[in-house]
Amino acid sequence: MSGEFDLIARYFAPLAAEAPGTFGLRNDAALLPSLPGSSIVVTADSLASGVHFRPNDPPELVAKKSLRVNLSDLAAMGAKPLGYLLNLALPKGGNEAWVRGFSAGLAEDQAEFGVSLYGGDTVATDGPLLITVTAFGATPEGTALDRGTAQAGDLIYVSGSLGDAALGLAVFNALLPELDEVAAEYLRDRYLLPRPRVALGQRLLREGLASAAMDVSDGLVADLGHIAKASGLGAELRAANLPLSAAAAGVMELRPDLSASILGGGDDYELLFNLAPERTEEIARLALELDLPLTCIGKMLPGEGVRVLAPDGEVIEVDKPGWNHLA
Ligand SMILES: Nc1ncnc2c1ncn2[C@@H]1O[C@H](COP(=O)(O)OP(=O)(O)OP(=O)(O)O)[C@@H](O)[C@H]1O
Ligand SMILES: Cc1ncc(C[n+]2csc(CCOP(=O)(O)O)c2C)c(N)n1
Ligand SMILES: [Mg+2]
Ligand SMILES: [Mg+2]
Ligand SMILES: [Mg+2]
Repeated sequence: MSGEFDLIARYFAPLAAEAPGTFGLRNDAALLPSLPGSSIVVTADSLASGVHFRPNDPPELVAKKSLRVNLSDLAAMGAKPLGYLLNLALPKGGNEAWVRGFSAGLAEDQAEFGVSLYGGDTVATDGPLLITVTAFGATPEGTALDRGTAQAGDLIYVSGSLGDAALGLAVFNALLPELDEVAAEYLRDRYLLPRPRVALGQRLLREGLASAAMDVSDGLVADLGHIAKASGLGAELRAANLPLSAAAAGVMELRPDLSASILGGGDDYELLFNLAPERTEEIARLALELDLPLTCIGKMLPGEGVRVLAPDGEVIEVDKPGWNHLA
């Protein structure tokens, strides 16, 4: 295993090479670009081995997930990604091949999303591997999507499909042995590699389409609860309208007992947003343009809390609305 500074020079400095202001990671800190007319948006998320990813997941994919969950938060604010900081707490003793794979994954996603590494920190501990990414992006000055500005009567929309990642983890945990291999592979991939909806978030902000927005990381019902609470409203979800991939729909046929994975499984990294009813045609056009399903799943109402309704109008009790680290 290389020492701390060789590790930085070998694997991380190349990821900072193209960003002006990083000085090739030789200085104590980096200069952020100054963008007249823009606000800088900043967000951080930590991923712990065994909590957010499986200890033997490929390091390239752990790297991409670490970056992408942060890009999803930038998307939720309507920001264009610019760069990120990387803090690593590596297990003592080290595994250089893991770091090599991790940095290779970051290099691929830097090209994919147009971001650069700006710096970070590396420590070694007796604890499990912990990765913290702090990402920053830009919005038109003073603007951002907000969880707290939904209006009563607004529709609730979600991008993509729900529950795939949670079902992918169930596949890894051998809870779905009866599933065909094509569906199992699709779901595992959705667990390993989130698709942050970066273009959608920016369009929602710039076109003033969403009255409120966030990304779904903990679970649909819990996260919609955050929009409802922040906006001083209640929310009603139509379970039959929730967008499912073909693979997830297949699982629901086989195992309806796993419907909690759709409602509160989390790890979706889709955008959840509100829309004034008169703007549905614009959203339909945007979905076509972005080649991304945007589905109406319910509406915001006066009151509080989230209710999930079955097709017959019955209220579905939700035992686990989402992930909560401290519950
Ligand atoms: N330890 C902390 N110190 C300061 N602010 C925090 C801390 N933990 C969370 N926050 C802030 O609280 C808000 C909610 O955090 P939360 O982590 O739930 O959001 P998220 O990143 O969108 O969700 P997730 O972690 O599931 O991806 C964010 O504005 C975040 O910056
Ligand atoms: C091995 C393993 N077990 C469980 C899960 C599920 N999970 C963990 S944290 C989280 C919420 C988002 O995290 P945070 O709120 O910290 O950003 C979810 C849905 C997983 N991804 N991997
Ligand atoms: Mg967070
Ligand atoms: Mg997050
Ligand atoms: Mg978020």
